[in-house]
Amino acid sequence: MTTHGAADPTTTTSGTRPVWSAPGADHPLDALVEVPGSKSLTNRYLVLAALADSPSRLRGALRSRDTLLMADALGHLGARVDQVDGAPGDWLVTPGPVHGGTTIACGLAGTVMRFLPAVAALADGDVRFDGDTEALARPMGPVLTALRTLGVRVDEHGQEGRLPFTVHGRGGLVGGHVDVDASGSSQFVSGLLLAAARFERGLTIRHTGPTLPSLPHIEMTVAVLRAAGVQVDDSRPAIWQVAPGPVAGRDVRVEPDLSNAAPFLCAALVAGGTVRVPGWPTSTTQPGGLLPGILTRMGATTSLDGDVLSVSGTGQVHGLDLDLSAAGELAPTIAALAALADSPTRLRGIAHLRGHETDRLAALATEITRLGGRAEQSADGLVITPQPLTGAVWRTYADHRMATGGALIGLRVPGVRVEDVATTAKTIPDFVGLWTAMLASPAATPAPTDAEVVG
Ligand SMILES: O=C(O)C1=C[C@@H](OP(=O)(O)O)[C@@H](O)[C@H](O)C1
Ligand SMILES: C=C(OP(=O)(O)O)C(=O)O
Repeated sequence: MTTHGAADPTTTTSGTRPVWSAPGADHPLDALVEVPGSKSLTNRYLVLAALADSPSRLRGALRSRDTLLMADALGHLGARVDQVDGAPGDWLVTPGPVHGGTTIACGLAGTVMRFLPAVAALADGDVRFDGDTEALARPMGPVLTALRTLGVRVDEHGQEGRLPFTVHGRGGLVGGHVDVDASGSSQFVSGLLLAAARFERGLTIRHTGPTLPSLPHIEMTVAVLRAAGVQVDDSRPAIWQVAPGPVAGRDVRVEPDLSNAAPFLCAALVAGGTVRVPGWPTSTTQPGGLLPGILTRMGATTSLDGDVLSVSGTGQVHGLDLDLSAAGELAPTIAALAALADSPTRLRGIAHLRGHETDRLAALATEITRLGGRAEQSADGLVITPQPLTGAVWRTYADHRMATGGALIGLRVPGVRVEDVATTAKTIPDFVGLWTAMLASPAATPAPTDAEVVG
């Protein structure tokens, strides 16, 4: 492993913000990377466990800022979330009546701010929602409008359709029908679906907007609901009908976060060599399931051996024309990879990324341009024309995926300094440790068997 442009790869400061000198890769990789649990699955399982009629155990759950915020919020709303002794990746969730009289700290977590207002509508009192400064820019209007349509009083305390706001729970909800424009985020639909079985008449949601991003994430919501015994009819396009009924407590294992596997897998294309990720599911609703196909188009060779996904590259990356509407959360990583390609890339179908952790289209265009690259925003995406890049500070705008994207470019471009790399804690604790280990280590060798140890 080499560190371009700095004496060592430690964090220094640029102005008042800490920066991390992204390590370069000077040899092909041969690494096994164990990626922590899925944010999206962990937070769905947590919500359903809190609404269930019996306790649940979540195995291999992600413990990151977003999931700790969710666990904490559900605790404030009346559930108990305990760590299991001797099993650090496991959580035991004991449901309880939903209480009001509390404030939910959403941080910058879309899943917390979009999934919990409908739960709060079941509470026996007021629930205030607040978040990070950056969170106050994220769209919330369709969630609040839907709740009002269903008879819930919501008071807004800031800009219209944004955090902070208060949901005045009255101990239950009749439910019925609601129209939602989810072109800004699939989470508007998922949030209503997750609580809907607890409404007296269940809920039918009809999406009314021009586009529907992140459909796999809605399919994930439907799948986890069904697995918890909830009846969901999704046979009509853009309409979901949830029957009222109990939510079953479950014992589940959380899949690894395939979107967080992306920067590691992409590293194999940039540096050459092979990166392997164990625990890769044979079928999944995670949008990261699209990665093998996308990376193959960009020059990788991929294979799934048992549950280990291997991605190999040569150092040569190809550009592509890609509709990422189903997997917008992969866009920052794919855009960073595309900046290192041998031909242009067009990413489409991701206008809604302007409402993510930051305006990701603006952030990516600005930061790739800062390094000397060419990246232009289109109406619904980005056009990236690779140019020779030079090192500079890569700003991250409180966005975990901007930080991992900067690390990826730094593998090849000397002198990339990633601002506030700690922002990766939103969904991937110890990103720097995993990244450094990937660059330093040969592929993990299996532990010797007893027979081999006896000398
Ligand atoms: O439901 C979820 O867990 C998510 C849905 C998607 O949101 P959008 O539809 O707003 O892109 C995705 O980008 C986000 O990272 C997680
Ligand atoms: C968009 C993302 O997060 P959130 O769940 O906060 O919307 C993301 O993780 O890329």
